[in-house]
Amino acid sequence: MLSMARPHLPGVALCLVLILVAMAIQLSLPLGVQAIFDRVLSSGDKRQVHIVAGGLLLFFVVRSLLSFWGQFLLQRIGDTIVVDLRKQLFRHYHDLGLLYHHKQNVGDLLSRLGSDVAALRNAVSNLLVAFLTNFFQLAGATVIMMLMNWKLGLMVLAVSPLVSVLTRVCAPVFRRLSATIQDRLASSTTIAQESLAGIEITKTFGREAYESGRYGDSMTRFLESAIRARRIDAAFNATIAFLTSFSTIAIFWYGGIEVADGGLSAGTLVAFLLYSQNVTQGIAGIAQHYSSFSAAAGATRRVFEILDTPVEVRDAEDAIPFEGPGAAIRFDDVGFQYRSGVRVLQDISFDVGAGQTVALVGASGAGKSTLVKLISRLFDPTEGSIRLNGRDLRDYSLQSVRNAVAVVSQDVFLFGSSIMENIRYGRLDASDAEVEAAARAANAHEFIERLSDGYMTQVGERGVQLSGGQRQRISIARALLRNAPILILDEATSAIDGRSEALIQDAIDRMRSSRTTFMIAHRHETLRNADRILVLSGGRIIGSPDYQQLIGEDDGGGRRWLKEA
Ligand SMILES: Nc1ncnc2c1ncn2[C@@H]1O[C@H](COP(=O)(O)OP(=O)(O)OP(=O)(O)O)[C@@H](O)[C@H]1O
Repeated sequence: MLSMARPHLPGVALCLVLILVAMAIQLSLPLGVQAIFDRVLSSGDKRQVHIVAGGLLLFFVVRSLLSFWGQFLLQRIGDTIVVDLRKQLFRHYHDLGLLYHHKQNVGDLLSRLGSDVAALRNAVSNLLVAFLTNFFQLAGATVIMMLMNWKLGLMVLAVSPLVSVLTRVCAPVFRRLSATIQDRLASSTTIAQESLAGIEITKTFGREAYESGRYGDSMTRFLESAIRARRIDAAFNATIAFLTSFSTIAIFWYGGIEVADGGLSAGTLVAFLLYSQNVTQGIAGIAQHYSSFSAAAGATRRVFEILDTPVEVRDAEDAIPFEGPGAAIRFDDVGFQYRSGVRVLQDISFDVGAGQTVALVGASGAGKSTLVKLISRLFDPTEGSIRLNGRDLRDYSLQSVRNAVAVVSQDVFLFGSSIMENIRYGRLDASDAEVEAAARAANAHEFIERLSDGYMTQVGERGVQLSGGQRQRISIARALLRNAPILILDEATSAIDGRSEALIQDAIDRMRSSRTTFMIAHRHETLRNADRILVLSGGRIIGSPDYQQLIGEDDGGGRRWLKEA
C-alpha cells in the first residue's frame, strides 16, 4: 500500500504540514484561556477580553480553513490510490489464467473489488487523517503540559500504558473478526451472483424460496459476526473512554488542591484541564484508529492475496509478435493436466498445414475442448510443445496469438449491450458496414433487421432476449469479423436448425477455405469437409481415419473408431 502512495508523497507532505499547523492553532486555545483567566479577568479590562476573543476567533477561522484543505487533499489522494488499486486489481483478474479463475467464485472476486477495497479506502483516507490529527494533538499537548507542569503532565499520561496494552491485546481480535466479516460478505455476494446468473434454472426448478433462504442464511451469518465485532468495538471504546477520564479527574483533584494552596493559578488549572482533554482525545483516538487499522488489515490481506498471485500464462521476456499470414500448427507430444496427477491430454502429436481443417471427434470428456484451448494459450501444455509456423507458441506474445484465433463455442456469451457492439467485440475497430457484412455472412442479418431496434437492440447480460440459434449466429458473425488465420469451431452449429445450418455451413466453409481450422463436431455431415479427422479417447489420439472409414461406409471397419471414441 505504501509503495502505491509513493507517487503522492509531495501531496502527503503538504497535508501533513497543513494538519500540523491546524493542530498547533488548536493547541494554542488553552494558552489563550489561561491568559484570560490569569491576566484579563483579574485586571477587569474589558477591551483586553475583546482582543483575546477576537484573536481566538481569527485563529480558529484559519485553523478550519487549513484543516479543510489538508483533509480534502488527503481524502483526494486516498481516493486516487484506491481507484488505482481497483484498476490494478481488475487488470490482474484478467491477466490471471483460466486455471485460477476456474477455482474462484465470481462473487468472491467482485466482493474483493468492491467491499474490501472500500474498507481499504476508509483506512487510507478517513483513518489516516484522523490518526495523524490525533497523533499531533497528543504529541503537541504533551509537550506543552510538560513544559507548564511536569507533575500534572505525568498524571495525564499515566493511563497511556494501560490503553496501549489494551489496544495491542484487542488488535488481533479486530483483525480476525474483520477478515471473517469480509469472508462472509463475500460468500453472500457469491450466492446472490450465482442465483441471479442462473435465474432461469432457479425459476424452472421453482427454487426462488430456496435461493432466498440460502441468501438469508448467509446474511444471518454475516450479521452474527458483524454484531460480535460491534460489541467488542463498543466495549473497547467505552473502556478507553473510562480509562482516559481518570486522568481528567486526577488533574481536577490534585490541581484543585494546589490552587487552594496557592501553588497553582486558576488559569493554569483550566488550561491543564483543556490540555488533558486533548491528550485523552489523542490517546483514545489513536487506540480506536489502531483497532480500525487492524480491521482494515483483514480487507488488505484479501486484496493483496489476489495481487500477489503470480500470472501463469504470460509473455516471455523476448516474446515476438505472431504475424502470419498463414498458420501451420504442430503438436509435439503434448500433455496437459488441470490438476497435477490427472492427465487430461497425453502424447498428442499431429501436424496441420496452413489453411487445412482438422476435425476432432470423441466422446464427451475425451479432451477435445481442452486441446483447442491450448491453441489460444488459455493454458500452456504441461508436457511437450505446440509449434506455430515452426516456433514454440510460447515464443510469441500472448496478445498476438490470441489475435490470431477466432473461436465459436457451444456456450455463447453475449455482453449486455447492443447486437452491433457484441459483433464488434471480434474486432473493435470494425466499421458498421463491416459488422453488417459479417452478420450477413453468418446468416444473422435477416433476423437482426426484424428486431425492433435492429443492430442497436440491447441483448440483456447473457443474450436472453435471443434464441439459442440466434445467439450462435451472432457469435459466428463475431468470429467472422475477427478475420483471424486460425479458426476454432467448438460445436459451432449445435443450436441451429437444419435450414439455417446449411446457410451457416456455407459461410463457415468459405471462412475455412483460407484458414487453419479446428472443428469439434458430433454430426457426421460437418466432418465431410475436414482434411483430417483425429479421434480422441481418454486424452489420447487413437486414430486418424478418413471420413469414409469413420462413418464405416466403405468396409464397415471404420465404425470401430466411433465406438471406441
Ligand atoms: N477446468 C477444469 N478443471 C479440471 N478438469 C477439467 C476442467 N475442464 C475440463 N476438465 C476435465 O478434462 C477432461 C476433458 O474435458 P474437455 O472439456 O476437454 O472434454 P471434451 O472432449 O471437450 O468434452 P465435451 O464433448 O463434453 O465438450 C474431462 O475429464 C473434464 O472433466
